[in-house]
Amino acid sequence: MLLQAGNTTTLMFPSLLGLCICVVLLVFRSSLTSEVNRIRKGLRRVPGPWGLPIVGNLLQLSKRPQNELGNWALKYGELFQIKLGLTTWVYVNSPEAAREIMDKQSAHTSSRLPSPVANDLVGGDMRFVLMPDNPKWSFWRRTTQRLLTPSVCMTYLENQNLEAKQLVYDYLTDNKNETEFYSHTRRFATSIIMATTYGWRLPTAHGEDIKQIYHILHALSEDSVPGAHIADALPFLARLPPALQWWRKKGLEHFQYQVDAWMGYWRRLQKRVETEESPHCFGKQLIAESPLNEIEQGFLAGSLVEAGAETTSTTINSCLRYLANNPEAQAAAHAELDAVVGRERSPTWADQGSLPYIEACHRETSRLRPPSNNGVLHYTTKDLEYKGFHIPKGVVVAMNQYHMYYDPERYPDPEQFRPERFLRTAGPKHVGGAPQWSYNAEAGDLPDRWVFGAGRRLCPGMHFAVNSLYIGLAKILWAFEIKCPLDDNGKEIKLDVSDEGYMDGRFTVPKPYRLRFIPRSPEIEKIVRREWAEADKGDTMM
Ligand code: HEM
Repeated sequence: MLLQAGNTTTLMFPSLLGLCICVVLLVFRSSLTSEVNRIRKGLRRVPGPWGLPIVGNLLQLSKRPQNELGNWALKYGELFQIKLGLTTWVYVNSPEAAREIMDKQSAHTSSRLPSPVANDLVGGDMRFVLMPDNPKWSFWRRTTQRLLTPSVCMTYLENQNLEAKQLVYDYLTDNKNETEFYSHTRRFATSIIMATTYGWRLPTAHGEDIKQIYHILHALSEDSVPGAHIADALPFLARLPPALQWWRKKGLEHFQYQVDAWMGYWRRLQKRVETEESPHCFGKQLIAESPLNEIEQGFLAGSLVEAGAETTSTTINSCLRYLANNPEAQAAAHAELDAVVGRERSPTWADQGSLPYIEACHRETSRLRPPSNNGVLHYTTKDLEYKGFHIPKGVVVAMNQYHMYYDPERYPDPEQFRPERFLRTAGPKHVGGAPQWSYNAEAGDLPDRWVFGAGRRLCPGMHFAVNSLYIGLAKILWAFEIKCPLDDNGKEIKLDVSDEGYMDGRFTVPKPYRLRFIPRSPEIEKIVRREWAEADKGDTMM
């Protein structure tokens, strides 16, 4: 035994030593060749806190880093920079800087940080949201935009309405332990995007498809936290021989999991198209029109599910929590609904332009809880300049959404949930009943639109998402009073809206919590049951 242990040590020592030497040489070479170190003449370096060698400021960031990022913004102003591993991150902290850098110079700020693990390995270089700015991404982007224009989105309205009817019915009849509503919201958002992408619904909250999709989403959230994979923070490590890449085996397993999920759905769709069973959907159009190969088509479709499911459900699940804590906001929403819709039918698309308070509720939620804790992350492909500061090629430019959204000058009492603050700004324009959000950056009227990103990377699903948020929230608020849970003495317990109420990871996902849904009247309860019974009979997409 001893001899064996001794032999192993003797064998391991030179390879460990060799590995360390390789790493040091690669770090040295990377820092020598880095363009980030060269500042253009006459310009200043973006200020920022000092960090440690190699890891930079990584250890100064907590798992939900919005607080540290906010403090640095207060200290350094419109821009600050930090190092995460060998990569420089320039944080953009004001609406003006965001417009100038991320919108106007978007031709050079629309790439993504090279991520040899999260994108190349785990995503097989087919994770849309993480793809760098290259011809492949441009092609995927154009294809997606074409299939998600406001007018194409109108062809999905009927399905979104159907899912919203099931959503309120499920809240009414199946809110087990006062927590089950959370899974019903996830089902609602995921079923909408599945039906839009593949043409079939997800009728139950705990089906295999939902489990599989949320497994992938959870892994994406963890994979894309800075520092989650050492080779994403120190990309030169990806040049080690594959046998020495200790993260590789696990990464390939994650990739295979996605192949099984996305290609499983894709083949199911192909069969349905062949047998002419498939209704109109994104995937069917993709098969008909796109020159992409099979696996790319499968991953592009899967990317929509990845991008569209949790973002939508998390906005609703956060909004419900704020609404329960703020009965006065609910009262305002109920007054609007009673005046516009009445109590004899639930809200429809025809009411959308007349219910600005409902829209304000989801916009205020997105302000308080934007979907990413690290901000919106782009990557520069050219040296840039902003107010005398040099922003080099090859750095992350990150929009510090939390800091911008909690600016007390722009949003007085920023911690408070006050949807009415969005009533003063122009809402969406309505095109044939559905809203078309015209984000006119110049008008400066919608700083909160940054919840959907910026420049060439702006979320292509935003029109679609706004429709889901509207129809879901309008029906929920029309049907129920949303109440906090009760303690043992029958007293309401306020819900935790602090960071502690949210999960770790890159994305802003509330931890499951308790809520009560009280129908606003016996007649409304009957209508909820009747509308779902009628819709269920008419459904053709199961
Ligand atoms: C409330 C719901 C949603 C929010 C808050 C949201 C937000 C975002 C954000 C912040 C980005 C990154 C933008 C950037 O880098 O500048 C993004 C990208 C993306 N979103 Fe959404 N999104 C939502 C719903 C959806 C839906 C429903 C879909 C699909 C129908 C979708 C599809 C995509 C895609 C494909 C990308 C990647 C675009 C690219 O990298 O070029 N999103 N979204």
